[in-house]
Amino acid sequence: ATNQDWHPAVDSVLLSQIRENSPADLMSVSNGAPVTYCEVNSTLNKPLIRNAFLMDHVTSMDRERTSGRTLHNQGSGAFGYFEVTHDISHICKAKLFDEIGKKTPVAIRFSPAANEKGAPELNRGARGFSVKFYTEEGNLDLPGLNMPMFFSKNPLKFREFVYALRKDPAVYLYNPMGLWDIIISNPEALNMFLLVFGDRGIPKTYRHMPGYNIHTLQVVNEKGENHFVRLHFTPDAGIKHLTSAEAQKVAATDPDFYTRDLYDAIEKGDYPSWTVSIQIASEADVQSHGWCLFDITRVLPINDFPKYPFAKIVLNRNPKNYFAEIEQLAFCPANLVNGILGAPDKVYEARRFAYADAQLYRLGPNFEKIPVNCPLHVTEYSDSYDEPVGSQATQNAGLLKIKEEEPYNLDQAAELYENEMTADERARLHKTVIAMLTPASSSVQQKVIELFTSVHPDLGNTIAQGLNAR
Ligand code: HEM
Repeated sequence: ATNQDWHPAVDSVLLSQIRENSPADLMSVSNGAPVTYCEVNSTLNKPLIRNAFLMDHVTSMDRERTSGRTLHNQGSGAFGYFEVTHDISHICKAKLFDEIGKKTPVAIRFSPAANEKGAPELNRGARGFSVKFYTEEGNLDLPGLNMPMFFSKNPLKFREFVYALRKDPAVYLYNPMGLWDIIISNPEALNMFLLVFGDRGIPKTYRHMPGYNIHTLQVVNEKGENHFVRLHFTPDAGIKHLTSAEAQKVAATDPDFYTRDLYDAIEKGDYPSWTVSIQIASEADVQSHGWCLFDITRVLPINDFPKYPFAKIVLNRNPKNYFAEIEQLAFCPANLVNGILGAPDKVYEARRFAYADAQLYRLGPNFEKIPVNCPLHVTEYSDSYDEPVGSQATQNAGLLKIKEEEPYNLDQAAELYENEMTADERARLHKTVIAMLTPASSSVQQKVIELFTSVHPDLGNTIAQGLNAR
């Protein structure tokens, strides 16, 4: 059986046609059975509980809320396709890559990581960039970020990080001190936060935002050879940003600016697109570079591992029903396909469990059957005793065993600050950090200055001078 005919990622027109051809002005209960006008109104003289229509009508409203995502709760999304432009089948045998020109339907969701629903979308911070590929071998999910690295490689640090970014439970207001505490106790977070405090912290629109899967995924080719890859999604419209002042101005009149921009661009036919590139490491590279290739607080140096563009993603369809198609979308790092084994690091391992666990609670036990999460190709029943191809891909079997080392990435933070940021960008970074650190106690300021100094003396000094001048 195939869901191709009715699946919303491919064709939601069919459903609306069926609805349009139904008799007009007819009321129905939720199974579609018609009710007469009389039935609807005959509630006054009998117990409500005996009016099936009214009960059905009311419960569908008062039970309509799902609990929402525990993080990345606010978001926007759209549908489109992934198209292979260059052959990488010698690296990975996944069928979605097996032919130049091959197209696979995708759903993408963008999400300010820490925002509650309704907050201005243009806040400074990291953003989610999640891609679901509806492949012929099942769904492949890559929930990533607009930053190429993560704040920590220890999954046990994640909960305190999330709590630090949330509102203070006593006053129910954001407390920026929580973030400084996280940075002071996890200096490796600075590599990512230099980007968050720099221009990357506020994208111009989602169409100008890059995406990264961050983890180094293990992939395997037809010969059984392993490679280790990082994926980059680079917007064809260019990576562009807003300054804090520009963002505040936009947010004052249009707090939902990113969602509106994405929707309007697609409605106009100005389809956003991204070039997908891959950085490839071999088993020999792992031997020579060590486990740091799997450290998600670090990037893979471009000089050693160049980016090869091999595909593009185009978004060309807006959701017709936000709740059904975007709110109920569920991405999970454990959703992999034959040839892609996932990443061997600890955070990936924690994420394999966490997302499905959250979705069981948020969307209920059948969340994979919700049309937008449902694979396009449902596996037929087979009486073969053979393992179905690909089932091993969703397990940890075959993954390289790595030994995670103490975090250290200040070398990359220094490189980012000194060589990758322009003088103007550095000046904007200083301004943002000084403004964010001003309300902190002097002991927090002192610790953060020491940390910035260990990244680069110029960074520490400029922040110290800026704070003294206030
Ligand atoms: C131990 C580490 C982590 C844990 C436990 C964790 C857990 C979660 C959970 C429970 C959700 C909500 C899922 C849902 O309700 O559908 C979520 C969402 C998300 N996470 Fe993580 N996460 C971790 C690390 C990461 C990392 C490293 C990245 C980026 C590579 C990331 C990117 C995202 C994104 C983009 C979403 C939103 C997905 C969407 O649009 O539906 N997370 N995370």
